[in-house]
Amino acid sequence: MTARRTRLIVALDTKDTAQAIRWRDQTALSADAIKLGLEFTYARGLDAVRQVADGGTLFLDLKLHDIPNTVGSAIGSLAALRPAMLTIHALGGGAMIAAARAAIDRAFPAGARPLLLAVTVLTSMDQDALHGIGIPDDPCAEVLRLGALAMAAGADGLVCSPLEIAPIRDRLGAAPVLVVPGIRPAGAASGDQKRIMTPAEASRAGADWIVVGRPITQAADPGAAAAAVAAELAG
Ligand SMILES: O=C(O)c1cc(=O)[nH]c(=O)n1[C@@H]1O[C@H](COP(=O)(O)O)[C@@H](O)[C@H]1O
Repeated sequence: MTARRTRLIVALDTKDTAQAIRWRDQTALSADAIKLGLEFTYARGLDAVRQVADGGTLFLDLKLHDIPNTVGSAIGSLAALRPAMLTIHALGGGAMIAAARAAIDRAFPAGARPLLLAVTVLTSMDQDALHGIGIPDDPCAEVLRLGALAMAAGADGLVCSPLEIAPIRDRLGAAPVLVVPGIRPAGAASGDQKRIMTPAEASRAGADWIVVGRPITQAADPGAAAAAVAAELAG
């Protein structure tokens, strides 16, 4: 259990600017932030990201993963967008994460720095998938290992599945901001997500933010679906 309120990020995964703006507006009363990621950014570019964000709270999820110099320079290129959160892959290693930290501290003014979030093990991966890439640990152990590494290298928080929230709190305490995708309201299709919980379960486990995409955007009424998730979090 946690006293912190769990906030809702709606993932606007589309290639279409008008659609992203429609979803943003339909969910505005319930969402605390919007997420724009690889699909939208590659399709429409950074000017369209700025247009959709429109000065609101933006999670810019580009999952950077490259050599430290390249990641640091890329982060410098994102400063004008004033995101509230940025993602890198923890698998890039300590030097890459430290370079991202330094780039944020250099490129963004104090008070306007985005949270540096390290993606641990993608929520679409189960134990078999980890074994397939040569990682012998189970997902939770790997998340804890990468999470400790990322926090020590200067990350502000972690992206993990809801199943790892409690183990992370046990191991790393309250400091990491936990941003949690792999969220499925009861009865929603899991799709490609493997490590999932409902919004209420993730909130009770101690998520700071949950990320919800298709259960909201593909619903017949995205505004009502977002309101239902927000009500679950509030309850
Ligand atoms: O970094 C992320 O946001 C992310 C990490 C992860 O491990 N799993 C994950 O699903 N995400 C993102 O969270 C969103 C989940 O979308 P839905 O599965 O449609 O709810 C997508 O935009 C993913 O890119």
